[in-house]
Amino acid sequence: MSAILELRDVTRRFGDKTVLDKVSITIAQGSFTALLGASGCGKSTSLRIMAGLDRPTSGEVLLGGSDVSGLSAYERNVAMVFQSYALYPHLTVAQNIALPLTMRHLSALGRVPFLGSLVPGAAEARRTILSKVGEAAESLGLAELLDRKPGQLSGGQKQRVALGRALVRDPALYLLDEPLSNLDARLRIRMRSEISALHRRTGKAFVYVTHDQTEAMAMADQIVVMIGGDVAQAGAPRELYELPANRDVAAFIGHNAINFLEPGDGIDVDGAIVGLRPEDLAPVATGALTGRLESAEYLGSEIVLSLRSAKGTEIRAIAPADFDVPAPGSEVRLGYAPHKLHLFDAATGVRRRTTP
Ligand SMILES: Nc1ncnc2c1ncn2[C@@H]1O[C@H](COP(=O)(O)OP(=O)(O)OP(=O)(O)O)[C@@H](O)[C@H]1O
Repeated sequence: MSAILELRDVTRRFGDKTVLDKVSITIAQGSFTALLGASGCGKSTSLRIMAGLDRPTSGEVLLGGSDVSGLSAYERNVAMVFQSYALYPHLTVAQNIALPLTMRHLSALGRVPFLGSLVPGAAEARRTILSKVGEAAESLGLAELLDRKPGQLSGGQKQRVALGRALVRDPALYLLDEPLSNLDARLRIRMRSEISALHRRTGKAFVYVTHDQTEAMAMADQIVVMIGGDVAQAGAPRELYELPANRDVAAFIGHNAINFLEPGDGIDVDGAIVGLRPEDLAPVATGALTGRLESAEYLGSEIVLSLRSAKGTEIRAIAPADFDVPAPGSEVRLGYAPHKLHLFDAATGVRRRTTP
């Protein structure tokens, strides 16, 4: 599939601080890419450079195959949605959604309420705008709220208005910067599926910045993991989970934090650091790995066990909900399938090709 957007060797420095170091990212037409990483790793800077709100110190930005490094945000056919919604409090929902269209279609004179009706073509442009705003509002469930001001809306409704404003522009690319982080957990999950549905409906490429790996796993077909201004790995969610390129990516991806076992912890393979996910480790009477139980968290569907190896490393394992939890301090045997081991070089943290 061809690329709608490419960052090629993009470096961004602020003074002597290098925030992005030769970052290359390819966004395929119609894809959903999550830029995932801890705070300060350069996700927002990458997105702002894609949008044209910031410029690279060096490197290229290609949109639809042409170099847009010299084009402003306004000249690029992309729409950006911010965490803060960026709505105008004195405008209604309808006016907020219509804003990019009124800016584009009507001349300064045409935007003046009374004189506007005297400007040729303004009435027709207004009708087009109204119909596009109506369609966007309908598809986002905002039709009943068009006359309200942002102050009279919930967080989820405000974020929908911000999405509506992106939608009416019919951009080639949607850029979303942590759009759900101001919402409570339940609403976030609902909005997550609404954004996925919007992505399917528009068929356009979405780039979505988040520090929440669950969000990235749930929505994206490509995840770009960024660490310290570098792309640590880019790939499908399953690829990142099953074949993390290094220790840092392994630690970042997955609902339960992965265990890292050192030589002497009970699984020794050529001096490598062994990564083993808690969900791949369970109590088994004949298990090869042992640990002393420190605590157990009953979660209804499963029990998360925290244990400690003889060497002192913390090991987390998942037991079935009906597991008979022994007293703290007891020795528990843990079993795993050998193909679930991830081997990382002890010095560099890079994944080793072969597993035992
Ligand atoms: N205008 C600026 N001047 C100086 N430093 C900046 C500027 N903008 C960003 N930075 C620095 O660049 C680094 C990356 O910032 P960026 O906002 O891209 O990170 P992020 O991964 O999006 O983080 P977060 O999740 O916290 O938003 C940070 O250390 C930040 O302090």
